[in-house]
Amino acid sequence: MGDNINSHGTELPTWHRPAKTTYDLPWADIKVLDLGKFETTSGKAELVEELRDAVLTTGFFSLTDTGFSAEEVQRQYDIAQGFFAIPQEAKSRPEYKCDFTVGNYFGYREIFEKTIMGTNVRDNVELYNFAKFTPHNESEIRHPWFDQYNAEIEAFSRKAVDVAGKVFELFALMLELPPDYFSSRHRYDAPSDDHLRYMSYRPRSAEDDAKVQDTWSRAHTDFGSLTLLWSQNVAGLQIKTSSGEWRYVPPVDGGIVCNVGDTMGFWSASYMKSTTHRVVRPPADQLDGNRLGLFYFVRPGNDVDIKPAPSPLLKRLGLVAENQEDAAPVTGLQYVRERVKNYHNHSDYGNRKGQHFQVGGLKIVDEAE
Ligand SMILES: O=C(O)CCC(=O)C(=O)O
Ligand SMILES: [Fe+2]
Repeated sequence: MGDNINSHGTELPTWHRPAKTTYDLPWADIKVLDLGKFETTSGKAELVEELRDAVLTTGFFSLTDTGFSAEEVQRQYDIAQGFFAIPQEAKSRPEYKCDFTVGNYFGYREIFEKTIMGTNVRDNVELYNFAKFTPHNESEIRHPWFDQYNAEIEAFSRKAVDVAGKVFELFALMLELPPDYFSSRHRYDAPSDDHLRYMSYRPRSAEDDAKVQDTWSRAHTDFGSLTLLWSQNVAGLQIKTSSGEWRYVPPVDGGIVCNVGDTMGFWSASYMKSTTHRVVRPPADQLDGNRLGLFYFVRPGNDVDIKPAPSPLLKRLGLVAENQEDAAPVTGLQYVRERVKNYHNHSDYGNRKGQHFQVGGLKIVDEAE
């Protein structure tokens, strides 16, 4: 059997990366950091300051020299494209679908299942989230179509957590904490709701998009600690800047776009920004195919307490009390499951502008008024 023929007896076609847009869009100023500098002491110190600038402003940054080859990334896109191309009924059997009733986001999220903003326009996203390939996830959803690719998907996922681990070390140094303060709370082999994700948006008619203000993914902050998004050429992802303007996230060839999520915001007493972002209808020259995305969502360890870290810096800034006590801190799993349930367990994806979400003492607004 050749490389391109899979055990399903079908070919795994090569995914072709769409060209960049020729439109002059209002791009956001997202800093590009060379992660190769992590290997030297002086380079690491520089990265900490570059990262500080990023987390205090946009909460987004791009990484280059991450150790991922173009071939490894291409392979993930090929597998993703192959999966989304199988018949709908093979993807959407109930045993393969995310169970939003309990906030479990592992498995397949079906396209066209929900309506948008109370209209008759349907959600144009489908995605598949892989639970970590660890013994504690043995009972989690695994679609059998992926069986022959699991080893390489696992290797890719582990490598993503290695990259995230470097970023977590830089975050800890930034906050003057022990270097492993955050990485120890996000270990690949410890239970958490981390997931590698394949995500596909299917273009809608201009008429339908107009009914939902061109929204492909409503404004939100990310639920976990850190999101890794392999740079994508199809414009559409926008961040809400501190002045309230929407700006497009620019592609970075061979890079990974990262952003801080809610739980990192809580640990840093909001020193780090969990920035509101959304996806809108792409420009006219990028609407002829699906917008395929590759992500790794780092969630906090299931049993980890989510509360401000005892950072000397945050104490000096008055963001954390000297002897803070939290009677009943929320755990990583509690926060993430409640958040997924609150966000997804509905038949319509409504606008969340100004809506608060709270678990214990942890409170967020997806999009401030
Ligand atoms: O598709 C994208 O570019 C971003 C999606 C996103 O923000 C998310 O799924 O959390
Ligand atoms: Fe997001």
